[in-house]
Amino acid sequence: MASSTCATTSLSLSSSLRTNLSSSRTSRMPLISLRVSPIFEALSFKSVRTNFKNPISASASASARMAGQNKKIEKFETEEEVAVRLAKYTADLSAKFVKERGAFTVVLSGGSLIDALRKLAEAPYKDSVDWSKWHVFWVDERVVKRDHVDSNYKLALDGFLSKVPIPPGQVYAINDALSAEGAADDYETCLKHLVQRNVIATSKTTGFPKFDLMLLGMGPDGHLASLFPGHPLVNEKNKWVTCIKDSPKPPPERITFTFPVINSAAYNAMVVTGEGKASAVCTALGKSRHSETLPAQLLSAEDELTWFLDKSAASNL
Ligand SMILES: O=C1O[C@H](COP(=O)(O)O)[C@@H](O)[C@H](O)[C@H]1O
Repeated sequence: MASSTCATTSLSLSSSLRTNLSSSRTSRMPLISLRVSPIFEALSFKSVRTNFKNPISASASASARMAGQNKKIEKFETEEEVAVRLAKYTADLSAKFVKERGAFTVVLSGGSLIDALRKLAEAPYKDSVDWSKWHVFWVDERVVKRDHVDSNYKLALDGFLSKVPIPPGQVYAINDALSAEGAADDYETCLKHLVQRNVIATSKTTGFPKFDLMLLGMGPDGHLASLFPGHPLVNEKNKWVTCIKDSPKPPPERITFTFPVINSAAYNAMVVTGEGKASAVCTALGKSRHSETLPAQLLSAEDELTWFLDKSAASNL
């Protein structure tokens, strides 16, 4: 699959607002077909029932809505069950937004999230989802070429996008020919044009772009996108897209959406599996005694935030 590039110069700007959401642009990007090394962390627990502590009951798939908040936690015995649920959740939201607004704007993260999306590229969703209405974005990207093993674009392409028929012109990769600052500015400009064309909605509450769904992951340190604990970028209030040059997780240079944009999404899905993230999950969901505020703790959504957890990730709750 070739993708759109978000280089400002490649955007065909229209003086009138265009609402033909299925129109695509000619891609300038090469087809990438290199294999990516698997990054998904292997899970080794057995599928047995455990007694989850309150407020989430013990069941193979337990769901709880946090009192007074539009935040839900869904817990599953296995990572496989998380993947099955995530596929249905995403397909249902796709159908809802395609019906309501004729398009579905989806933001991907990198990392283990991509493997968790694998069921969406299988039956029945492969044939039932209206992929022609999908517009795909990245919540963060590493400043590397798109065929580099560290590229979030390449990870998504190899693991998901190459398996479903999304029009290439509706896959908005971050420009890999620019500096970190240049690519962040360029991507923000790209988003602004798509907001103007009403491909991306606008939040009436915040005025920031309102993506339909962000599919997010969290690192063991509680970072999400490329917003790391204690980093000043976590507090960015104005920019839509920014860059980091001192990421504690390699590679050091990255582009990332800011919290105002992430938290303006209609739906945010935080997908976390594996025991290595149990402590951060506990802190992020406010059940830890640690006073440290993790970026994942700051996550919200305009309509609904759902945490999808397997038993290992939820083990400290
Ligand atoms: O570096 C990154 O890490 C996070 C978390 O990755 P995971 O492999 O621990 O799930 C990811 O969400 C982000 O997009 C990526 O750039």
